[in-house]
Amino acid sequence: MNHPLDPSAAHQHDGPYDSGSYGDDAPGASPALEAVGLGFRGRDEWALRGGDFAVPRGRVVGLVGPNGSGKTALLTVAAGLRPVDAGTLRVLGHAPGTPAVLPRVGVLLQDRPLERGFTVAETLRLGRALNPGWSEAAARAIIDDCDIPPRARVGRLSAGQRTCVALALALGKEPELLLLDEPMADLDPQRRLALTGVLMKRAAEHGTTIVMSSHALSELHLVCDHVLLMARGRVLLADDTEFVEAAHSLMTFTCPDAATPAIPPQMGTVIETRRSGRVLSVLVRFPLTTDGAASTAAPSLEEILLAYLRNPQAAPLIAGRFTAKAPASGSPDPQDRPAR
Ligand SMILES: Nc1ncnc2c1ncn2[C@@H]1O[C@H](COP(=O)(O)OP(=O)(O)OP(=O)(O)O)[C@@H](O)[C@H]1O
Repeated sequence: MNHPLDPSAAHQHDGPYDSGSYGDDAPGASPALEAVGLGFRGRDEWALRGGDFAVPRGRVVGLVGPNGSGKTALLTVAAGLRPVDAGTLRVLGHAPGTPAVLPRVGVLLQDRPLERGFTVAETLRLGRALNPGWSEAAARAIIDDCDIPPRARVGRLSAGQRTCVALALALGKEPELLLLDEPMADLDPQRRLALTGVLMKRAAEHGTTIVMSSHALSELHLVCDHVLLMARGRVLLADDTEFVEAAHSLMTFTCPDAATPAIPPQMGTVIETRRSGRVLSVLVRFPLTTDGAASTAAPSLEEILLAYLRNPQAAPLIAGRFTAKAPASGSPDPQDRPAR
């Protein structure tokens, strides 16, 4: 049965989703990132296995997952700094790290690798020397916004100021794709807000695709319009935030006694049930009925993300793909949708 929100009928993304179909580099011809069977090994087990998703160009993507779920691994593979352990990742239609794509990708790594003996001005001069498409204005705007004296030595800056310098280097490249590993982590609230503004302006004015990992779930809806959530080795969400929000409903049921009522399978795809006293809250994807519910509300993006993080066995919601692959212990989700 088709749900009104079922994207196979109603929600189409721009561009095809077929890993073999992108022959050229015209804008929009290929996704910003496209993963097929992507895998990274962690220390003891696979951090990600069989990852299939595509990030359309021009999105600001929140990359979300618990510690060790492979966010940094994904960003460093996309930057061409490490190989995949399984599958493929295409970046702007090309293999990561190749000359066709390297100059078009800006990266902010978690440890912000910078030459500590250089001044800020020398660091930017190096950026200009190494990048043919360098924009001094784009780099300077960040340095000025963050009030960093150009003559200051990088090694004497605070962690947040070093983040600003590393970001200036990444933006000075005028990249089509910006990969940011926890860009907000070291920044004070004012600079977080300023950076949010810079990133949104960048995306709106230049169509830059931005992929940023973050644990600050309550702030993601302010800057991101697409979400990629990974947990326990699987990609659980990969879609536009607007669609993810519209696809979920938070219902409450009153429990008359100590027993928790069974949720009828025809309700939709149940992601999470939580009981507090006599109230049972149920987060449902593609709800088909609200029969018996005491209330129905639209959950926030943060509530949805938290529900998936707490329930990593949930059936995935991945744009353009039917991926109701449940882990061995779970069962495939019959309510999930077919490919769009
Ligand atoms: N240098 C390394 N060599 C081998 N495995 C590593 C290395 N660094 C990280 N790992 C492992 O790779 C897996 C993914 O780590 P990754 O750093 O990508 O996670 P993350 O989602 O970015 O975590 P966090 O939220 O803590 O930054 C983890 O199991 C981690 O232990």
